[in-house]
Amino acid sequence: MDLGVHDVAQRASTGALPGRDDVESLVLAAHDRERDLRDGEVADYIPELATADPSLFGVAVVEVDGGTHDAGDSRHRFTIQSISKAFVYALVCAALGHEEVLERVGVNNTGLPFNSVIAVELNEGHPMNPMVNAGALATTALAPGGDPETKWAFIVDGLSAFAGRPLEVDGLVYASESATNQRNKAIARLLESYGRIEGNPLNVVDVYTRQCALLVDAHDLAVMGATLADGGVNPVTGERVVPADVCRDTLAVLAATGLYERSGEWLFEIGLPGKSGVSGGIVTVSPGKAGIGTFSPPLDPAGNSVRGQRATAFLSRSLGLNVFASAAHRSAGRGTERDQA
Ligand SMILES: NC(=O)CC[C@H](N)C(=O)O
Repeated sequence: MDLGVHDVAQRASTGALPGRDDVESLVLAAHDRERDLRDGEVADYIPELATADPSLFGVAVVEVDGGTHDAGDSRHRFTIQSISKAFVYALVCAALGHEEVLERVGVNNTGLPFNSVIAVELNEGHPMNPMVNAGALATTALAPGGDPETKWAFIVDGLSAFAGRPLEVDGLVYASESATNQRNKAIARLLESYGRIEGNPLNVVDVYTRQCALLVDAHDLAVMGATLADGGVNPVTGERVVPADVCRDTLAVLAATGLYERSGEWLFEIGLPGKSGVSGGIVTVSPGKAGIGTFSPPLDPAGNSVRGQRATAFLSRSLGLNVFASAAHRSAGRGTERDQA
């Protein structure tokens, strides 16, 4: 996909963000540039999502020192959907540890769509990574607790701590997806057949469907991303949500798999870990610097928000966030023309 940033100079990535006023005006510019774009399709395989207004568009940046910047509909609430996978993964890693989650869920890209059944078959029942539905179901199944309500409390409390406010379920979206999620039930049953999921698979699908229906806005996503950027401490509430090594592991998995089969293009153009969801949200993490949240319902064919990708690409370049840009800059001894933003 053309991310529309050929004309935007890549600012070299240094230790710090530009000054607050510069960040503020670049967040407003990111919104302005993409506001009138009409590409992409609103998801409709979950019937209730099809009612989303395609013109909604919000952008937010939260810095690790707590500075916040908002543009457009950054306070419009939508269901978090697959973005929940990133934060549930972090919580489960914190509870179970690096080795167990690596072995049971995996970290490699499938190269296939997020709800692929064949990916499970091709890998002898291994869910492959926590950002596709198979791996997310396996991860939710690993949440501490012997019954679904204990697992749910662990997830909703943990995601609320990431957001810095109590999150609630959108009952309509939950009901709509519960009535139409036969495919996720099939994936959970398939994992069960390979001995890859603990407990009743349909209970796991239900908890997963609830976690996907939690309501957030783009600003919340930026706070949640900033918590991962800040080594696990929510920069707004000051609460430690997960340990720093869990953030390291989560960001590595996001870099490899966060935008499904388009993760390579995303990393190539944007150079940051990110995670998308089918309702139109994207969270992006600039380690040590900031979280970025975007919301715009129209999606590309892989299920990633079109305007969200473009706005994030603009911010990555203009703010100097691409984690690979500093190495290129230093080894050249001096910046190339494009580096000197
Ligand atoms: N990519 C997504 O956001 C998918 C989430 C959705 N709840 C599903 O399981 O299909």
